[in-house]
Amino acid sequence: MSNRIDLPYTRFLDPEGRLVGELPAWADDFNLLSELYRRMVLTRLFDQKAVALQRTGRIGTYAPTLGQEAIGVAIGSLMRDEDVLVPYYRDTAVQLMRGVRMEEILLYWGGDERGSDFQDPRSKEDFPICVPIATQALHACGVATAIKIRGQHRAVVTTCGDGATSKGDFLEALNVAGAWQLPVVFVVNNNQWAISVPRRIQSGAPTLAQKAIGAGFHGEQVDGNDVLAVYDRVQWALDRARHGKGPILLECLSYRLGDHTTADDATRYRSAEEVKAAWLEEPIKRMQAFLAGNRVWDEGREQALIADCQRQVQAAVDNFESAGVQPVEAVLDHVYARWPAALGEQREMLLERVARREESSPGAARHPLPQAVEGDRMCSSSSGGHHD
Ligand SMILES: Cc1ncc(C[n+]2csc(CCOP(=O)(O)OP(=O)(O)O)c2C)c(N)n1
Repeated sequence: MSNRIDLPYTRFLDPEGRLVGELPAWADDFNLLSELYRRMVLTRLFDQKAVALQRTGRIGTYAPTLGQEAIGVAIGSLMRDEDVLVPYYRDTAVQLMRGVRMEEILLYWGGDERGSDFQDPRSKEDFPICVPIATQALHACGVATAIKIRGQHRAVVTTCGDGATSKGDFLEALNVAGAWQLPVVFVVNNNQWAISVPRRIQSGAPTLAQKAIGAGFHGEQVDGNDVLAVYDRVQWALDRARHGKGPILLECLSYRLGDHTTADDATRYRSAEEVKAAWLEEPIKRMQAFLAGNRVWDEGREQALIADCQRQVQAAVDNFESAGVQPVEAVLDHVYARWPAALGEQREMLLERVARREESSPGAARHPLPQAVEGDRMCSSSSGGHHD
C-alpha cells in the first residue's frame, strides 16, 4: 500500500521557461511578471554580496538564499502591510520585499541588534529571523491566534526548511493551526538538504505537504523554482487565511544551490553532478527565458537591471559600513518587554564598567565587528553573532 496522498502540484514553467500549464488571469500583467524577475535578480546580487562580505570578515555567518529566490519573492510580493511574517534564516528575499533594508539584513548577520529593529512600517510587526529550527512555526500560531481572537482580516506567513518539518515544534504548530483553524500559511522551502541530511532520509512521508492532512487541513506541492507557480498558490492561500478559512501548507520544491551557511562546505557531502543538474532548474534563468520569449525582456534591459541592482547593493553596503558599532548594552536589549529587576542592575553595572574603561582607554570598550577567523569555512560555529 502506498503512503502517498495525492495532492495538487503546481508548475506553469518548465526549466527552459516554456509554458506547461494554463496561466491564470493575473499573469496577463507583464509589468508584474517583469517586476518579479527584477526582484529575484536583486535578491541574488545582494545574496552574493553578503557571502563576499562574510568571506572578507565584515559579517558573521550568513545563510545564502541562492536558488530559492522565487519562493521568497513570491511570498514577499503578495503579503499585505497588515500581514505578519515569521521567518527563518533563509528568508532574505521575503524580508527585502517587506521593506527590510539591505543594511539591516547585513547588521543582523553582523551580530548587531539594530538589524532586527526594522524601520519600514511594512515590517514593523514582522518577527526577526529565527535560527532555532521550527520554533517560529509556533510563534506564528501565537500571532495567528491573536489575530483570530481580534477578528482581524490578516494572515501570518511562516517559513521553514524540509528538515524543520521533522521537529516537534513544527508538528505541534500544524496541530494547533488545524484545531483552531488559524489564519496561517506554512511555507516549506524543500531545498532537498538539511545541512548534510538529504530529503530522502529526512522523513518517511512521500511528500512534506501531506503532513498537513494529519493535522486536518490542506497541503499542496508547488514547483519552488517557478515564481509564477509559487505566486499563484501563495496568493490563494493568503486570501483564504485572511477570510477566516484556516491554514494551508505549501511545500515548495527547490534546491539549495549554495552551502548551508558560510560555515559549511557542501562539497563534503554532495556530488558536483547533483549540483550541476540542479543549476539547470534554477528559478531566474527560466523566468528570464519566459519573459524573453514573450518579447518583454532583452539584453539591454538585463544590463540596466544588473547595474541598478549593483548600485542599490553597494549603497546598502556603504550604509552598513558607516553604521558604527552598536552600544555594548545592546546585548541586553530586546530580551524582555518589562525588565526583571536583576537584569536592570546588571545593565547598570555594565554601563559603569564601560564608562570606567572608556575613561582609562578611550574607544577600547566598544569593539568593532568580529573579524573572520582563519579557516572559518570549515568551522561548525559562526564567527559572528549566530550559531547553527
Ligand atoms: C533546534 C535546533 N536544532 C539544530 C539546529 C542546527 N541546525 C541549523 S540549520 C539545520 C538544518 C535545517 O535544515 P532545513 O530545515 O532543511 O532548512 P535549510 O537550512 O535547508 O533551509 C540544523 C539542524 C538549530 N539551529 N536549531
